[in-house]
Amino acid sequence: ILGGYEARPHLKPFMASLQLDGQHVCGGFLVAEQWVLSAAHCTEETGDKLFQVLLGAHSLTEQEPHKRLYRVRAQFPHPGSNKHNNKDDLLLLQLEEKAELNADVQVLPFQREDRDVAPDTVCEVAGWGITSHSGRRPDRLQQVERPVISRDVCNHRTRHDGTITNNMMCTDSRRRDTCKGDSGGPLVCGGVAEGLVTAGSRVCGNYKKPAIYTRLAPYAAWIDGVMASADG
Ligand SMILES: NCc1cccc(Nc2n[nH]c3ncnc(Nc4cccc(O)c4)c23)c1
Repeated sequence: ILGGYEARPHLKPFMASLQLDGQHVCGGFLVAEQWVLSAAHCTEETGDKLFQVLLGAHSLTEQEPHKRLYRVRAQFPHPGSNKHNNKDDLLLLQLEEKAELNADVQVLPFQREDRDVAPDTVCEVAGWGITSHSGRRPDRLQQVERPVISRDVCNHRTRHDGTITNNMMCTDSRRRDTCKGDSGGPLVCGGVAEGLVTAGSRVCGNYKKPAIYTRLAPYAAWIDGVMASADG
């Protein structure tokens, strides 16, 4: 997160850190007791290695009462996701067991009504992604508030030039923005997850490249279907 600030500890109990060999790679959030939702692009550099999922954390390193690292039973990237574009950039992770819910570990509901969030709505995005262009990695969860911008503005030829589909949404990226390591985290508007951070052009903090999110409402059936099929 560029231009943000440290979150109030454990006030975002849905936040997940997707880790490889103890290293934060991507964000995500608890969408059900045994399921975390993140971005398919997060598996690009991991091959077929499985993530571990850290829940209940504020600091990535310090001991905290409800912090716990969960093994992943299976990872389900959306079948339409691919490394050449931002389409269908979703990844469902089934935890080895149901997460133990408590004050610091809670499920976050996601938007199921397929209607655009109004432009200028101020939403929140949090993550352990880099906090400077030089790549500084925070130990503690950061957050920033960002206004939604319309798809038409985001699709202008000087911005994302028509690549933003109805399944995506954008927020202003002037200075305050998402960045490397924030992918997969939720964009929360009025207490509901409306989108998932996707890297898009990978540019951070430049108003000419607004932040892009995969909208969640269009994928409600896929999310429910995978969870139902794998839960058995
Ligand atoms: N703001 C959109 C957004 C959301 C999520 C991730 C991203 N960026 C990135 N995703 N993956 C990346 N691998 C390498 N570099 C990256 N961006 C980067 C790194 C240092 C300085 C800087 O100005 C930008 C990214 C960008």
